[in-house]
Amino acid sequence: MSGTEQVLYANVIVDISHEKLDKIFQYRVPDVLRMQIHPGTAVTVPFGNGNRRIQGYVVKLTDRTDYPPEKIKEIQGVCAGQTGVEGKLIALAAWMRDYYGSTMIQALKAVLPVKQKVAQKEQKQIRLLLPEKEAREMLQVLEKKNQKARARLLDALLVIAKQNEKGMAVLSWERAKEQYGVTMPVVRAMEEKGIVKLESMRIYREPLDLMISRSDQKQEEVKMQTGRDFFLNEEQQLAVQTILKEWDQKDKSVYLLHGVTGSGKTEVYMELIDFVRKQGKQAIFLIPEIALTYQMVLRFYQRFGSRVSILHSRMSAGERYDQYEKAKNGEIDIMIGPRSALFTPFSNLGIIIIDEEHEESYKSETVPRYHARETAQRRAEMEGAKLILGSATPSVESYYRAEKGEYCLLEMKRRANRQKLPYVWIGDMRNEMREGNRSILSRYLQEQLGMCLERGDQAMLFLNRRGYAGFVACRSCGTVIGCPHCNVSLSLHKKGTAGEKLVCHYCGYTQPNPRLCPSCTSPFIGSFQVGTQQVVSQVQRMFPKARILRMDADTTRGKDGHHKILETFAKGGADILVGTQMIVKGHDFADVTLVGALAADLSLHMSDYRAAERTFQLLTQAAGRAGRGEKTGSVVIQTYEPDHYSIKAAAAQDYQAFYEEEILYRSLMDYPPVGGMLALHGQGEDESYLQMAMEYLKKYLDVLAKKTQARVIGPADESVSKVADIYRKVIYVRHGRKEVLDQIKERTEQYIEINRGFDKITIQYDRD
Ligand SMILES: Nc1ncnc2c1ncn2[C@@H]1O[C@H](COP(=O)(O)OP(=O)(O)OP(=O)(O)O)[C@@H](O)[C@H]1O
Ligand SMILES: [Zn+2]
Ligand SMILES: [Zn+2]
Repeated sequence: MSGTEQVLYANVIVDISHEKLDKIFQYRVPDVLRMQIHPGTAVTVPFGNGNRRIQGYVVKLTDRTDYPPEKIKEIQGVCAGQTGVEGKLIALAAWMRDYYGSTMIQALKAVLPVKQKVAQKEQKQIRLLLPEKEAREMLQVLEKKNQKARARLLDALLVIAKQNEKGMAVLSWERAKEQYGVTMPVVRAMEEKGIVKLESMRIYREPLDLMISRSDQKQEEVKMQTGRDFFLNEEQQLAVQTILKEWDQKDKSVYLLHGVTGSGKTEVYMELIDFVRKQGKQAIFLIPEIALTYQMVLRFYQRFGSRVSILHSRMSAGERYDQYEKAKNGEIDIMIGPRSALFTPFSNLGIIIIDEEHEESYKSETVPRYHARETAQRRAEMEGAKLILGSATPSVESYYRAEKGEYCLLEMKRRANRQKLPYVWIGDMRNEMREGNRSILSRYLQEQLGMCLERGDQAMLFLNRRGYAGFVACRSCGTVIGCPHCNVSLSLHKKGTAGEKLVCHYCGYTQPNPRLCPSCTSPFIGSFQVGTQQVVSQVQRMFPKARILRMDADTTRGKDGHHKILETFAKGGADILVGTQMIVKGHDFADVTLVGALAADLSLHMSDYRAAERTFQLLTQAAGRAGRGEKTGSVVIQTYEPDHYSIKAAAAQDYQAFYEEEILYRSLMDYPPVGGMLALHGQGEDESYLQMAMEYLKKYLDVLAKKTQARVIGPADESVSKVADIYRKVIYVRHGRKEVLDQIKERTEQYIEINRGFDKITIQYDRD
């Protein structure tokens, strides 16, 4: 240690309810308070010219300051007993504000649940305070005095005490009123004498009830089940033990659990959660909304009983608030839910698990545009908790970090029950076309489907509609018209009478829509338009007796439309399930032995650098639905690009092969995760003004880029270029090092702030 102690400063946010004070102030940390002050600590600080004492929260500690040190005031004290979970969440919000770019209020709204008056459903109850013997004596007194109502109430309470195992005597006010004719003055009078106490009790809505509206058969299903009927296999045990062995190692805080589909990751999660619970700590389990099924939640209920709660988007704000309250009051210790469950106010968080960590739904679409993975990592760090990321198809981002040693990698290569991974066949649709088959199903898939139905098994047909942004492809040779500069496909834009043109959403490049294929001159070139409806009717025509269910955005409206379809299928109520990507995620149907992925390559042509990754993930996950029960499954992947690495790797279920190709492409192009990417989204009412402002911005960025060798591209129209009469344009900046982008972002923010010309438009930042 060096002789001179460094001065420590705290960044403090002083008022969380005023938009005007959306600013962070620096204070000096006095030596005597050093040990007590952490991110999240509530402190009192002098504020303003009068040095008024106000309360604030520490959001960060630092040894650097941009102000003259002699001008910085000191923290006066720590607010005792207030350093709870709220402070930590506020500190997390402050980090989100800085990192993702939003106001403090926006960040706080994402992090702290809004109080909901409607949720405060209260019930009154009457509790007996006297011990039994005294109560009996009192009863005699009351009877003697002929105070009938009081006697009736006391008598009822004594009966209840007798029936209750612990001798507790509590009667709801409703019942006292209706059944025993007790009035409020009677209760008040008895309360004054110290005989009873009138209490308010919060009534929480039960999360499992909220999950589905029907409650048949549920009661018996939810019976606690202490053990399971199998042991963890070797791979599962190894994963659990590795994490537990390193539990106290601070440098090992994030794990990536890469386990093939059906490898039993959920059991690993539950084992870890069990460990955390036994330590008196709590767990947050994030899963994508779509995989948040009744079956999944049931597994947790069976293991952990009512210590579990859930959050999901179909709950009302009040219902969600109830669940947060339960967490804060220590009534539960496991929260299951999508992205927003990350902010559950547990006071002693031990673990955060993110299942299907590659899912896009973990990224918020509204400001602050946070990613649950990064934010979870931050929260885990702040609270000394572990973070587990699980997937059969990890995001390239996470795998890259694991490779660099930032995350610890754990692998499970076999299916839990020793079932074989399914056999995969790639159907080349160019061939089908050449040989005169114009139907949606290849001949091989038709044959397989027929056999599957004959066996009495079930099949899933998955229509990949991801990124159906109207790219243009040749049906004869498979060529897709791409941008010559960005290595992504061009999107078709219909611009009134001006005719059609193809546009790049990264750099703004345009060209006319060709009538003949540029590589084989076939006239069969155009954009794709196939819907699930069409698939259903074609398949029905081929197999008139098959019972077909359709699952897509149209058929899953309503409170539990999604759940109903899955349940019908699970119970054998249909032979074929046809659907969009929503049928792919995490479902476990034992009788499904055939999965067909139609138009597998549609998602390859999203105008997005992640197109190949999404395609690989969707196909691998879809294939993973086949043959999960006793019977081995088979999969047919139909494509116009059978040679594309993401399709070949998905067919071979070879993550490694995919990753190696993909990371090469990313590093050649400086795309994340090798490089960083910063998007500047501009919005304005006047299109030409917006264009001009964005061009100014681009010029400024070009100057910065010269010094740092960043790549600046755009401005280009966003893929949705106009929403509610507001035009939207975007500029991307890419660089191999993220710190450089941080600096560029900071400089640009300053530039925009001092430059009046930007007042009429809004600029938002987004990362990667
Ligand atoms: N050790 C085990 N022995 C036998 N069966 C197991 C074992 N572990 C898990 N299973 C069963 O294997 C099936 C798959 O497990 P689980 O759903 O946890 O897999 P997963 O890795 O989450 O799969 P996916 O990523 O495809 O959703 C489940 O039916 C589960 O009950
Ligand atoms: Zn062609
Ligand atoms: Zn381009």
